[in-house]
Amino acid sequence: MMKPILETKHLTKIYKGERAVDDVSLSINKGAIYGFLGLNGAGKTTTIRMLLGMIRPTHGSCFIKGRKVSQASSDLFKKVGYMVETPHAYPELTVRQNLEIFKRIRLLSDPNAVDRVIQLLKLNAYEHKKAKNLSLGNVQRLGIAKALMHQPEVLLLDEPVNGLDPAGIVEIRELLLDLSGNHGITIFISSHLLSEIAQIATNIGIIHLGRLIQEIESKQLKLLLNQRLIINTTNHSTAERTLNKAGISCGVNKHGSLETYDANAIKHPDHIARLLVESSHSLTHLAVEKENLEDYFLRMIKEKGETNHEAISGRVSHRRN
Ligand SMILES: Nc1ncnc2c1ncn2[C@@H]1O[C@H](COP(=O)(O)OP(=O)(O)OP(=O)(O)O)[C@@H](O)[C@H]1O
Repeated sequence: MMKPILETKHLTKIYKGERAVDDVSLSINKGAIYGFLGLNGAGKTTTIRMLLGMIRPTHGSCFIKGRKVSQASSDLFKKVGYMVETPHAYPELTVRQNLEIFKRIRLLSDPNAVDRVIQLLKLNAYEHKKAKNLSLGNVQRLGIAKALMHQPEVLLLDEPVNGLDPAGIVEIRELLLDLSGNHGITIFISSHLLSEIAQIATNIGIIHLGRLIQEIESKQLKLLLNQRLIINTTNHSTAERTLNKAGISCGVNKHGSLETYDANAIKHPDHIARLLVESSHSLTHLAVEKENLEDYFLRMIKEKGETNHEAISGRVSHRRN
């Protein structure tokens, strides 16, 4: 069996009695793009910082290529590149000058290092542009260039698409696919945007209130999306009552439409149409839809988060949001 390139076992971090990360065991194989997803405050950054040996776990351990991470194991990080906060760049210097300075700070002797990352990150068109004039997407690109300068096998990125516009997100997505597919770099990427990450990730881990509540392969994700029947009428509250009386539970969703997950209703939308029309409702829209990924993400957090919360109540204190 393939040995994981990154692994955590029962990883836990407690801050003043609060479990920021709670018994997280995850495993990432070489070549994966692992999407680590959670809402703000879920425990993503804390997990990444422990993986990088920046903070010490309260319990449990992290492993890189099978070797345990500790503050003393700095040679382990020769194979790891990371970007865990908004990347710093000297605003008055060009992209190339920023990279040259970083190379000197990191004491890298490879004379081709700067040219190589400019090529790899497709920064050629911007290499003589001052950092202060770069788009946010290209600032991230410059940050990733620095993270890859020493040719690591693994790249850890904390919320790299945060604050990017849709075009910037697409650019970073394509870049990561290229790094993974054409350069064999294993990528661990945290985000709160499931649908953005699901498009490139091979594996997904969902963390909530410090607990890993789900770990799946992205290709399985589509199979887990629920179907629902979307119903629009000119009067949702009376339509809801009519459906409830017929034993069909439904509710108004965040888009203002009535929706139901009732299996019979989804199988026979014509029955629903008849029921509503016979009770004098004007039906304006009726469609069976697949749940979208964001809704799935929030449903998982609600369902499994609540179960976990009950299971560990007494051990988790309330968090500040
Ligand atoms: N140094 C610290 N001292 C006390 N509590 C902390 C510390 N660092 C993080 N926390 C708490 O741990 C929890 C997890 O935080 P963390 O930053 O890991 O979450 P996150 O998923 O990365 O969220 P975000 O996307 O908002 O950064 C939060 O409740 C946070 O307030």
